[in-house]
Amino acid sequence: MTSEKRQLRLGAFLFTPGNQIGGWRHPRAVPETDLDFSRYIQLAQTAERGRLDTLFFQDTVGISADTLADGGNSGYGRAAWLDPLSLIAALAAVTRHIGLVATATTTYNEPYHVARKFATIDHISDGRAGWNLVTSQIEDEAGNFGFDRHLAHAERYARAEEFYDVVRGLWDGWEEGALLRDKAGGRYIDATKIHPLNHRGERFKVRGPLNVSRSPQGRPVVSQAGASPAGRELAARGADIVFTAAQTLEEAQAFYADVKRRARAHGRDPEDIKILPGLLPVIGATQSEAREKYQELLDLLPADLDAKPLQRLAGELDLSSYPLDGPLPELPYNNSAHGRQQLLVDLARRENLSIRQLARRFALAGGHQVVYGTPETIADHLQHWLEERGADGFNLQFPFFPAPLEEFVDQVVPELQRRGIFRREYEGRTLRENLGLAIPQNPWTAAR
Ligand SMILES: Cc1cc2nc3c(=O)[nH]c(=O)nc-3n(C[C@H](O)[C@H](O)[C@H](O)COP(=O)(O)O)c2cc1C
Repeated sequence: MTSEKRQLRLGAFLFTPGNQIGGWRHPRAVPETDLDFSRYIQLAQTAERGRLDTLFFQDTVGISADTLADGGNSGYGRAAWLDPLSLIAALAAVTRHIGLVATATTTYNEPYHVARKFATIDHISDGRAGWNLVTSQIEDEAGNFGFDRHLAHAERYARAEEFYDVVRGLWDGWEEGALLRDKAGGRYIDATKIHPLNHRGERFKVRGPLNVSRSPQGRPVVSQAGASPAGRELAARGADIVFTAAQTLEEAQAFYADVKRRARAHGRDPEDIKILPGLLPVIGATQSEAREKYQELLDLLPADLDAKPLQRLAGELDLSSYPLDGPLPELPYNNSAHGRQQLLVDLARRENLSIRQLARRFALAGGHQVVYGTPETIADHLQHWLEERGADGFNLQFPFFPAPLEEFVDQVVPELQRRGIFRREYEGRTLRENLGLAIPQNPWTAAR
């Protein structure tokens, strides 16, 4: 029975060993969740037991300079983690229902490789693969691919738009029923249902077809996390899931309405694009216990935490030359992540935060909102944002692993299920079915 109430979509953002600077040092933290595959199996099966929609794996194709500079002691960024595509392929074998979303950049990849890898994982997982499309957000990645500088923001998005078109065209190149395996008739394929792409664009020339047939869910799910107008346009045109960061309901509602409007302008049903802000829940049996656990996390932040966590977002401006307890100066346009930059500038202005205070807020959850409370009050918050159209769900962040994820699954999920706003059982076989998304029509079949 489908509930008439709007249903929450919940992703587990597995930024191991923890999404908070210093979170890996918590007494209950298991830092080995960064590279120990048996720990990933445990996390994946916990999230699936909680009926979450997706496991989401962030990625940057390099280590940030500030992590190497400070030895990772204050965890300015990650130093070692597993390649997310290899990881979701392996986790497909130890899970049955949960979606498996991995990040792959359009700036430092080729479309054919990305199309093939995600189509392959979609077959391996029986239709549960998702591609988090990013253009890459840190300068340090450029040096690993022969560039001296990160591509300019506008160029990155122009490349991403064409990259996405090629990947989608390759996925659509196989119609349903193209693979016959007809022993009696001796026909392995129906070649009339396999279409070369013959893409010749400004940045890519790709003949195709892909050497992987159409996937169980038509196409892998595509997620995008653009905050800038270019990012929102790309998301509105082709993403099924949009991740974002929002500190207030008003901010979230404005982003939600804008992206849904843009999707409609591209002829899409706005319900076919799910918007999930990030949220870091801190759960206590009582409000005061939750507050104590929140303070424990704050106490893990290095006392000498300076402006470094913000430096990447400050672009060319050297924040260390400004008084730490003074106001955030005007920031110059930032090539690598000006959408995220704007969210933090708005937060600093709205709450009159000093550089030090803003750095500590960012250090806690990377600019995402942190909500501490009992399972009931956290469920109230999620339900309020869902009903007020601030979100279709949330991309859940965790300061360390595995305890906070287990607490959410064991304490908040049952409360959401009791309220009838979250599933008790997975609805379908594929990620698209479980997200309530239509299986995409194949344009070649539609044109017959
Ligand atoms: C929840 C979330 C997850 C993200 N994950 C990644 C990631 O894994 N890799 C990456 O390069 N950028 C990631 N980003 C950054 C976005 O791709 C994007 O660059 C950023 O939101 C700024 O938007 P803009 O590029 O449109 O200015 C993420 C952003 C958000 C909000």
